[in-house]
Amino acid sequence: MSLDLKAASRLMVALDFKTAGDARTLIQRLEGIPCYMKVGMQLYYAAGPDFVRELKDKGYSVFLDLKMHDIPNTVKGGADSITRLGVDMFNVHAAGGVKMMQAAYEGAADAVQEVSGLSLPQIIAVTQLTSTDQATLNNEIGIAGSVEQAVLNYAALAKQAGLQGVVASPLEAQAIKAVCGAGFATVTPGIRPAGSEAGDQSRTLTPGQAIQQGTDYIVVGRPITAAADPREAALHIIEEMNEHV
Ligand SMILES: O=C(O)c1cc(=O)[nH]c(=O)n1[C@@H]1O[C@H](COP(=O)(O)O)[C@@H](O)[C@H]1O
Repeated sequence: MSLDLKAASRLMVALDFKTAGDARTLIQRLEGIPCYMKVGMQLYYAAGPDFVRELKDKGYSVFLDLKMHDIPNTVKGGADSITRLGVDMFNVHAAGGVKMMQAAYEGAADAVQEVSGLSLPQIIAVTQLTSTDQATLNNEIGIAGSVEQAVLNYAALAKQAGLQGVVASPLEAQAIKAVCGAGFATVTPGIRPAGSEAGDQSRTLTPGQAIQQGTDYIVVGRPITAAADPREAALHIIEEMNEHV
């Protein structure tokens, strides 16, 4: 197994666990791998801000994935509180609209102004969830047109609001860069190494394919967290990414 970790900083491991203890066990297994850590709803609602601070104290870059979607004033307050935790990235739903996304930026900026030593986190917008397929988009959610077009519409709104990037599937990464610019970040879940189960994900690519599509970060949960040997699974993914960076 190669220990070349050059692509590791572009791997975000989704810590979707019930308890801080379970997450710590995984983190121990990944010791020495300089990946990003993503804290989502399950772990945050269970372990809260203390666990986020613990990850920062351990030196990890942290993506707090709480997908805020509310009226602008509420999102502004949420963004202020999230920014005070010192996270490196957080997200909101693009479907909340431009004013809501601008409010997220304002909340983060307020926190940075009030607390010395804080830096502005990257704020990104969720476009169409990677579990959504074409039929669900058109027939259930009621948005006409292709999934890619819906993703690009949301990405354009996020850019207009001044956000730094979007969450989308790696299948749309190239088109997002073409529309919003190379510097507009793409964070892509829906990653499935060859032979692994898609589960509830609909729009998927392998880690290598995703990097080839020009994505900035890949988000990987179960292919690592549910693997018999999570460390080996993570190193395999990084090795596959390395071939294309
Ligand atoms: O915002 C996200 O991170 C996200 C957006 C999206 O469209 N799809 C998506 O899967 N995610 C998150 O990415 C992770 C994917 O996990 P796995 O499907 O287990 O690899 C989960 O933590 C999801 O909450």
